[in-house]
Amino acid sequence: MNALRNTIPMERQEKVGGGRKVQCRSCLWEVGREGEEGYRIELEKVETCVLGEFHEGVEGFKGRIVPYENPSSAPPTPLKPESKSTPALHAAKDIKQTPTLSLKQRVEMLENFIVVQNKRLEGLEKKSTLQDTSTFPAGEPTPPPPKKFIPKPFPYHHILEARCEALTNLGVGVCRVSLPDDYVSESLQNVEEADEESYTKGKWVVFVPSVIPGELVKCRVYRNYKGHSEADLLEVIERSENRVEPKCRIAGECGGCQYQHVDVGYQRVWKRQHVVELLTKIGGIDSSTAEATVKDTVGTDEVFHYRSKLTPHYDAPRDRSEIDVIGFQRKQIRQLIDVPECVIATKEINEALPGVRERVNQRLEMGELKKKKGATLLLRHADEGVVFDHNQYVTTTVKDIKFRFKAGNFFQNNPYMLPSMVNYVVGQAKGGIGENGDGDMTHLVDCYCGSGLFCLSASKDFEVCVGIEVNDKAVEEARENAALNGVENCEFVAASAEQIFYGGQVQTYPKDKTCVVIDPPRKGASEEFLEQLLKFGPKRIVYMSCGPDTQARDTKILLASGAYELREVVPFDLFPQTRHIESCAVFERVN
Ligand SMILES: C[S@@+](CC[C@H](N)C(=O)[O-])C[C@H]1O[C@@H](n2cnc3c(N)ncnc32)[C@H](O)[C@@H]1O
Repeated sequence: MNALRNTIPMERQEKVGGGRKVQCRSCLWEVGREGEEGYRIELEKVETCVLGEFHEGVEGFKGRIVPYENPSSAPPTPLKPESKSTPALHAAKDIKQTPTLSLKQRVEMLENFIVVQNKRLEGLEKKSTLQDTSTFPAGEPTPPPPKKFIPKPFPYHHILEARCEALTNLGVGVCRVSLPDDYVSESLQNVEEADEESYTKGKWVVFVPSVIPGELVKCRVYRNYKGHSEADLLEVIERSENRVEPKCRIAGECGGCQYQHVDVGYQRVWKRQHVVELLTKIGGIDSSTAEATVKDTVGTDEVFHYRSKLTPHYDAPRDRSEIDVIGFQRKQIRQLIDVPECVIATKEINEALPGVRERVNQRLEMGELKKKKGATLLLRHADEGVVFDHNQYVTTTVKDIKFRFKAGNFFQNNPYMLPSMVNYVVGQAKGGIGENGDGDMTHLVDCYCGSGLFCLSASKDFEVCVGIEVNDKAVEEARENAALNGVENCEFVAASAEQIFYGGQVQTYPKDKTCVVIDPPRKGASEEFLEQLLKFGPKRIVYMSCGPDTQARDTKILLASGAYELREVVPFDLFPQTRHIESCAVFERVN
């Protein structure tokens, strides 16, 4: 695209050292840094930025970049800047760290945006309406669609204005748009009855990331399905009052965080809403009951720098002499994005990260890494500092109990949230709820117990406790942790959770005085486990889950038995800035 103009709107500025870093929020193209030797940013205010999410109330800027020839087909090298201090140098630096595919996408995106922006700046673009923004500017080529692209209802890269109505539990915006009348009538002749509603005017759903309910956005379609489309966010036209500037410069691209652009209070409102919706849609609970049962999301003030474990990946180096991308999956595509720092990991982990990255390349140079294999690195922050070896023992204290476990093994990784989560689980397990709580549970069964977090934390409130866990190494740790803390009333069994109900000691527990705590992995409890649990029939069940969807599924089974009622559900914000929810459901036997 030779017509590429040499202006691009830049709308994000950050204080960096003594100067301002100016980069595009969407593609992260860094124009440069003010005050850098030999380079001065030429900034000019623009009213809106077609690239970014922030344009209302935040000033947009355009900076100057050097034009280049036919970038979409060019490999990274021709993009080398002509002189040392041009803005293209900064862009090239970014590009160099990005795999080829991403570069193409980036360049393609830049080209398209620049064309749109130029039209806008020249006053050629008409005022936005669904009709006149729904196609690419006349005469400008759109990139060819991917091979399997379904061309209906929208062509590839069709631009839409859409209002966000809700968020999915994956953190993606649910926007609805109207379909043109003639398209609806044509389509209705061909669609199955079940899909009819999707084609009806105003019902077509477009999923758009990084948007907030209430916002009007401009988005670009990249995939159509039978009943919905998926689109990239181009511009926020009407901005939500809950929108905040992400702390991380790759927040829009990295698949790790979904909600950095959302105020944390509002993130928690939506996390609660997701639990309500899952209990309604999957759990089969009517919505007013679910609304009344699910309490407000509990969180702490540590909404950044809270994660005590980080596991960045790198791909197989193959013939490369350097591994330059070490990070996480990108949003939407199966490709890694480089993550030199992570704002949700603890400061100590961030301090250790550059050294870890350097060490990977040293090992590559020394031939210690297999070139055909990628790998996942470990950074675990505990009392010992940041540890990288999976087999090294680390310790951490939750409330007054000390836990020692292997750095690579499972342990809840938000130390700030853990005390109140543990308090809640132990309190519910022991005491029942509110006025109805009798507080007289004496026996505890901790299923999926890991290295003993809930069991040991509850031990002083119960006469006897037993934990069961399939990972025998974790069971060893749980036993050692009992000894470490002088706990004598806890036993740990290495087996699959349902085994705890097959004969043995638990069958002697008084059912009316027994609480079963469940904390399974994301896939939830097995049917066999739930069957045995129902057969055993403890007075109370406290179900902690990192998969509120599977928890809702299991809730349906427990409630369908008629033996239990759901007393309350509390979402915990164990992972602020991400879509992840930890949810605790408390069940009481009916009779
Ligand atoms: C979400 S973790 C909870 C661990 C512990 N409750 C904690 O908070 O530290 C889930 C645990 O379930 C274990 N697990 C997975 N499948 C299991 C099964 N079928 N039976 C027992 N434990 C299982 C995993 O090894 C893991 O330790």
